[in-house]
Amino acid sequence: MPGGDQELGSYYVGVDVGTGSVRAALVDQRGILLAFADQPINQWEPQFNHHEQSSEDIWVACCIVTNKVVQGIDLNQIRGLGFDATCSLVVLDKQFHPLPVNHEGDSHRNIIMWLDHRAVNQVHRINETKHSVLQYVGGVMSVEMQAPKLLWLKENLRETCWDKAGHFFDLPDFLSWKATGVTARSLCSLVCKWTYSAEKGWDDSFWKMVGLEDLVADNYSKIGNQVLPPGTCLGNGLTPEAAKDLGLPAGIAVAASLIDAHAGGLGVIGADVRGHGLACEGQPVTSRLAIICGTSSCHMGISKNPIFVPGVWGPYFSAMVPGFWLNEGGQSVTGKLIDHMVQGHAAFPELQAKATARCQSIYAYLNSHLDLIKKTQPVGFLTVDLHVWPDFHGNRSPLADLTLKGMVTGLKLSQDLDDLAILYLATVQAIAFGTRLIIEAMESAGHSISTLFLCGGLGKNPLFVQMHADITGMPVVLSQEVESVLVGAAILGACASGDFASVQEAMARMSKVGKVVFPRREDKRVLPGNFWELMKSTGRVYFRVQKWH
Ligand SMILES: Nc1ncnc2c1ncn2[C@@H]1O[C@H](COP(=O)(O)OP(=O)(O)O)[C@@H](O)[C@H]1O
Ligand SMILES: O=C(CO)[C@H](O)[C@H](O)COP(=O)(O)O
Repeated sequence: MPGGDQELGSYYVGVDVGTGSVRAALVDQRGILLAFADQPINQWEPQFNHHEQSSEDIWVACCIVTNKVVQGIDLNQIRGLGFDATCSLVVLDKQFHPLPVNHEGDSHRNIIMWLDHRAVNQVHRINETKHSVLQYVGGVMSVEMQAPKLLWLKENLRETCWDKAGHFFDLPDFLSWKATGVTARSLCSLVCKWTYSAEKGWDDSFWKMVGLEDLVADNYSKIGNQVLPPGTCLGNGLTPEAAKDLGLPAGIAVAASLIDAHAGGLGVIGADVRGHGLACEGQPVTSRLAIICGTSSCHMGISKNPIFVPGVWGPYFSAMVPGFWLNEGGQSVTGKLIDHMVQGHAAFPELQAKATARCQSIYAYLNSHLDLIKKTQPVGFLTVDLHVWPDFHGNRSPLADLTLKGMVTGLKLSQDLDDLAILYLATVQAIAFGTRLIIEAMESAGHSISTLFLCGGLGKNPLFVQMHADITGMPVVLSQEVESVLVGAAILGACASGDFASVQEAMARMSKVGKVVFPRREDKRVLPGNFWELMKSTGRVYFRVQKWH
């Protein structure tokens, strides 16, 4: 059990594979990051809505970052390794070699990424079945889940991919297999993205009904017939071959992994909040919502009993915190949308030049520019006439409509840096309103949320965090460690090592409150908060913009 000087010398390595980069950290038993490294990863978009990656590239990036974070330390102190990753689909043949997921036959590109929307037709047919498993994904399966992608491969790449495939992995499970040689899947991946039930296992009738009966015929060996709770120690630990690649000792404990958003949830949701004046103090952990904001945003709320929220994924049993049900709301593009809006604007080169001259990130520059142009007004005042509808890549939650598109109203002919800054602000606000809609949907179904715990790359943006507080009216807790997703991955490694008795115990010990951002009530007057009103009518979604004085 932890405690005392000797245990403080025990370290865990967490590896987080996001959409744009791989990160690793060396973490101690208090959840403090002692070393951090990151490495960008390749993405291909061979045609619109097709997004691909390479499992070999990703493994190489994992090796680069792990080797870096353990430089100069006594390797005997490393007790465990945990992986988390995006829920992308990795395809390998029967000998575990990559298979192409594209018409070009490029087997290096063997991953259909989570944000790939190629399987629109397939997901539509799956949803038409109205099969009972759909109740556990918010009522509507997302094109970002694995069943429609598998069906697409079967229908479009039968000879080059489907017939040759031996293993379809969720990316987090691919990584734990690569490290240990164990093909067991994490309960997290299978429950959240593959329709597996923690209580009932696979439902043969679903796979038969959607035309993927061949997966049932061989007892699910290609998609997983051994399922383990996240944090379970796999096989004999790290294999000698993987140990050499990663620069870590052979035989250390390697955990069954988590999807990245879920690792972020573990990294933040269990923190001791005493003394911060938060409504969730002394309340059940179910009053907390973890929001993991990177390329996308994921809204992770837990409950003791299953809660069915239309348009919000889940309820998933034990998929994040053991023994709790999870609902997962989401916005498919948030960081990616902000980058898209800013980088596509005519004033972007000027922004880049000015930010570089000041040695600032473009977002730090934009935030200070907004402070300049707002003068004495609250910043929300700047977007009274400019509105963004943020569903540029469809709406994941709560509308669960992949056909929705983005929109901007209130554009003028000018395209200077002020316009760029205001468009950026309106985009951030629109994303925060999306979060509010998700929270409202969760609360009307039975959740009772008082406090947000935010992490991910967008947690580094003070404007993004403040807008989430102002627009939801809830305090936002930021962790002591900015890289909280990596703390979540390290928690897995710590559990696998046996140093903590449970995930809950590791969460309580390793996640810590850093800063709390409270909503600014005085800005409410000028936020476009009450401008937005969603109306669902005859199956189509409209929105109304209302002035509120
Ligand atoms: N220093 C920063 N300031 C503001 N925004 C940032 C900063 N760093 C990253 N971001 C935002 O975070 C997003 C990436 O977050 P990250 O968690 O790294 O993504 P992923 O896990 O999907 O790879 C970017 O799209 C960018 O908008
Ligand atoms: O679907 C998800 C979690 O269930 C995530 O959105 C997906 O994994 C991408 O994550 P990120 O934005 O951190 O790259």
